[in-house]
Amino acid sequence: MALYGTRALLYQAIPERQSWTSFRKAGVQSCPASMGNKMDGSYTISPGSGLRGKITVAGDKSISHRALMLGGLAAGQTRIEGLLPGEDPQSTAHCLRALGAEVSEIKESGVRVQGTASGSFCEPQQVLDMGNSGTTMRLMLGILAAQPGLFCALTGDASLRSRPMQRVAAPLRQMGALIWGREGGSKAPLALVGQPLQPIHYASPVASAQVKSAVLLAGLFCEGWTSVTEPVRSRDHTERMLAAFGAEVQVEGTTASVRGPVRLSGQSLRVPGDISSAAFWLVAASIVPDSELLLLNVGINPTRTGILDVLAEMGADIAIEDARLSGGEPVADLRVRTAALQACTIGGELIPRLIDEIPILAVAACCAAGRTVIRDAAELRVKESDRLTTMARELRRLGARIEEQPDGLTIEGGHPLQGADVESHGDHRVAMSLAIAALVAQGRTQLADGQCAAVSYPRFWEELERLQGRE
Ligand SMILES: O=C(O)C1=C[C@@H](OP(=O)(O)O)[C@@H](O)[C@H](O)C1
Ligand SMILES: C=C(OP(=O)(O)O)C(=O)O
Repeated sequence: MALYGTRALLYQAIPERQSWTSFRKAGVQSCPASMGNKMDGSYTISPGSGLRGKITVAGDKSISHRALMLGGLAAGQTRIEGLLPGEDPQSTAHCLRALGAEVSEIKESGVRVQGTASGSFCEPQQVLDMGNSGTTMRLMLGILAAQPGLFCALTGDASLRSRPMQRVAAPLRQMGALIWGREGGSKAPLALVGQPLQPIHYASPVASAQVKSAVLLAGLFCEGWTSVTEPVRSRDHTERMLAAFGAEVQVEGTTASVRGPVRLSGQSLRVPGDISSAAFWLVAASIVPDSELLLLNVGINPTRTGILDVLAEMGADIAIEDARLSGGEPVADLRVRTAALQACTIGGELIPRLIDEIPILAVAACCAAGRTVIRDAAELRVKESDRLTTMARELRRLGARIEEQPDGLTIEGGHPLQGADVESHGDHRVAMSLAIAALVAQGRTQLADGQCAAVSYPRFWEELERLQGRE
């Protein structure tokens, strides 16, 4: 059984610089384009020379949401450095303000949250609009369902209103929550009236950090232990951060538990760079000839590093430098250089550790010699878009040989890509993945609706231009 606390996460001393494979083996793990942005959000991308330079990637989106939420629940002030100023965390901040928490303007340099002290949210005067953010809606459902007497209505954009909420509403109802919504209470708009909840031991049918987190956050307001067992362990940022805010958290195998009721206390936190955002540069520098990038302060939490495992297996040249612990999360600088990639198979227990990186891994696979098979990834169908369909359709427009399977993709790599008109389907990760594919396509690519990158990476386009020396 692991008790989560800073001490338990401390690292052994490690060399200054090593490959991802030797870093992992050492056991430390266990703990030039010209782009026009027209007013309609379309971008023109053409291939250029190698990508070179240093990047401080955007703050981790998952950790940013949790820092804001726990700060909003805690007694006293929480100070957060490096918070992602993307649209999704802005949605979380907007909800917390509507509930009575004071959240200062979101700046990477620092955000202050004056918490309400658990259980004293005020009833929001307006429908809570969660924009495009599944994490906001699912985690806030867990918190709100446990606030006795509080009435709330929750909605979001067309993508969020089409995403399944039953996976979170069902366990919360088992705890005694009253939640209503469209399609038999399974889709937003949702309404709820907070209730005193009972703890449960929930066996989740899906490996989902959002489901796990919603139940654990509701458990903060219950009497006794609330636990969630997953088929495969998902990202553990909630467990780590709850421990940092003073909750009693236990982790054993794929079961995470929290003991309520808890009075959280405000903290000072530093959010690491998002490995899901770094993934675009890891693949870009691998496939664009003559590239070398140094990605600074990237989170390498073991529940998130599936992308590094897969790229290492594909033959990528990625070195881990200056691995350290920052604010309860492992971080490192990642140096990546161009390399010849080989196809691989991606599936099974690896999937939750790289779930958001599959669109960009599909791009890497297009440039790798041989057939890459991605399986066990049907969850991608219920993200901001159906990412299996949108990536297969749009990469095919660029000339990729890619077939969609019920739970994945089959990609015959090594065939040259050609510039074409493509679209993001309003999905930030699809937009950024297509932009990277366009860097190795012959001729110009026109990407429609590329501004949605701001959901998770507001400076993505600016960075791409800078790295290609075309500022
Ligand atoms: O908990 C989180 O912060 C997230 C969990 C994942 O979703 P699931 O829980 O649906 O797998 C991931 O895809 C999402 O981008 C962020
Ligand atoms: C799926 C994602 O986020 P969310 O579920 O929070 O909308 C994502 O960022 O890729």
